[in-house]
Amino acid sequence: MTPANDRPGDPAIVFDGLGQVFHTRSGRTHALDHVDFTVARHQFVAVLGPSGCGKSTLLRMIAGLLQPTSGEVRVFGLKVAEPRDDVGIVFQKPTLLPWASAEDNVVFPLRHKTGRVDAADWERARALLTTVGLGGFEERLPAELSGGMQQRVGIARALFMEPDILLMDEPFSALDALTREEMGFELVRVWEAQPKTVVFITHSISEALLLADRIVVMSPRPGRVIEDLIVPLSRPRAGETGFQNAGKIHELSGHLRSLLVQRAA
Ligand SMILES: Nc1ncnc2c1ncn2[C@@H]1O[C@H](COP(=O)(O)OP(=O)(O)OP(=O)(O)O)[C@@H](O)[C@H]1O
Repeated sequence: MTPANDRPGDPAIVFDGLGQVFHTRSGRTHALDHVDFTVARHQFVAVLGPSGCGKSTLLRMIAGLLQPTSGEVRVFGLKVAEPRDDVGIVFQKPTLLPWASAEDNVVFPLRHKTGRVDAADWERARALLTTVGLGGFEERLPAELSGGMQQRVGIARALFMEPDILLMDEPFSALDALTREEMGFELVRVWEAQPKTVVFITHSISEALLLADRIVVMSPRPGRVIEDLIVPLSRPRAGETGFQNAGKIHELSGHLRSLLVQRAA
């Protein structure tokens, strides 16, 4: 029997009255306040907001790396209490094992979990490295790769475990503009081929509009949802279709910019 939350469109992630207050030696930081929204299964959601509005905090709570001080996050109907195997995460900076090659880094989570990696797994790891533009660099150590290349290894590693939910915290911020755009298209291609729920944190309005089905805009601290926008743009959003979308993209981008500027003022 199909579980109740196993179909596209069913709730994958529910933020229910979520709040986070940090207490430090220098005082109290109210990072998030009453965040309530639901991400549907297989939806690609971008979370957009100014620096310090709690975007990474939100992601860490979905991943089970941090517990909320109020409310809760539910993933596939269950309150998140610890990290889950079906949630993959790509951080802002790559966190690779320095002594392991690119392909060893990609298979590492599987090796760690099951203790074995078979020929088909290696093949899949190499295919993913090729997908992220690292064909030929499989045996390089992280120190022998540029920062952007290391980040791409991190993306391949997260995809390798075929997570149901992929959390990405400004994953392309270290890449140059062109590579960033190419990686965005690759990500959408992978997402279309292997549907998964994606929560993508970004500062960039154009990146959010290029990639996401839906954009959740957050206010400055304490972070609250100030806009929840379904992106009315057809895919693919590059090439000819992208050109046809240009007018709408301009309009939406102006709307999003005004929200961010108003709140910053
Ligand atoms: N572990 C922590 N202890 C204390 N304060 C924290 C901690 N983590 C985050 N904060 C504070 O919570 C607020 C939100 O931080 P967070 O990193 O979630 O913001 P962000 O929107 O991801 O920012 P950026 O876009 O700059 O990465 C910030 O004021 C930050 O200083």
